[in-house]
Amino acid sequence: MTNDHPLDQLIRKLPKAELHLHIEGSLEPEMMFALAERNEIVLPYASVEAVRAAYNFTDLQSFLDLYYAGAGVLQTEQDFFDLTWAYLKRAQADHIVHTEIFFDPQTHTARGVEFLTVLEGIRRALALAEKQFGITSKLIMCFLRHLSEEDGFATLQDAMPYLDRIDGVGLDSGERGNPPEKFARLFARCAELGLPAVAHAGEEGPADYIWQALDLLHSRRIDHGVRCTEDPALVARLAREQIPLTVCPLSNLKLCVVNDLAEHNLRELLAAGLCAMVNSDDPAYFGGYLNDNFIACRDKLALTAQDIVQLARNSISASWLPAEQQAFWLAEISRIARQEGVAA
Ligand SMILES: Nc1ncnc2[nH]cnc12
Ligand SMILES: [Zn+2]
Repeated sequence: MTNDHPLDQLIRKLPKAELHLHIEGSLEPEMMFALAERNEIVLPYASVEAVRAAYNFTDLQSFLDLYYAGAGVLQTEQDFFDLTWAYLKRAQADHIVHTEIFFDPQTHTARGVEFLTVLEGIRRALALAEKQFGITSKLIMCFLRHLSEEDGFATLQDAMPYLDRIDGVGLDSGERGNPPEKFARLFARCAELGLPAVAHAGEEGPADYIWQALDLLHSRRIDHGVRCTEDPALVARLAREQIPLTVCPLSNLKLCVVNDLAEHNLRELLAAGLCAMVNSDDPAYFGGYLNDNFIACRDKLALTAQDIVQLARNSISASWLPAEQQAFWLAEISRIARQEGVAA
């Protein structure tokens, strides 16, 4: 991948929002080893290189097995702070001005880590990034869909004292065989509590799961959603209602959702008028942060300057930033596009 393509400067200069990032998926092998040592945990790998060599995924589940195992090194509030801070420094380097972060409390509470330990470590880093880098953020609590509805309700109970620190709820983990309808009552309760919802759907699962996420969970965005193109009526609805799709190209490649990035349907989604944008999902596991995803798509999908500007715009307008802040960043994007000679 070249780094000096003329469009890469545009990619780096544009202010962007990241809306699909699992904080546990930003755990780099180096930090995994450092935290294992700090917490006196023995990893089943001899070296950082051995960990990276194991990142050869065949599907979503083969990744999740390693991702949940890796998260076992996260024990203390400081660990969650360090993890989040490392991501935020990378975000700043990629000119991410706003990020909406997922966290998976069940991965940690099941190991005896307190809900508040996780929440406070993450939130402390988010607050510092706003102060130090001006990066704004939202925090989205995800329910693990391979677990039961009952387990989800217990997690919501854990979260009840801290709902002022949680901006929304999500649904992630193994999609196949775990349809959104399994969590309709849980998401209805979250809606009563004023928590907006998003959900992973149409990553490995069928287009029908996207319909369910919209109609049964009232999901405001669809995380991934790339399988929507199997259903033209669904694509028409997503376009008409401008429901954002948080697309993660390198994730789709690494998890074999596509065999080749050149076959990815990102441009098709944009051409259909969908509010799609680019995200990194689990950057430590999938070989790239946000700008790496943009550059890989520019390279393999021949994205144009207009496509790149549109993706940046979509990231802002699909965010949960207030209207005035969205307007500010959209104006900045237009200014930079003009400066770089991109016709709007
Ligand atoms: N890509 C993904 N899909 C579903 N659950 C996840 N958890 C972390 N990354 C995920
Ligand atoms: Zn994801």
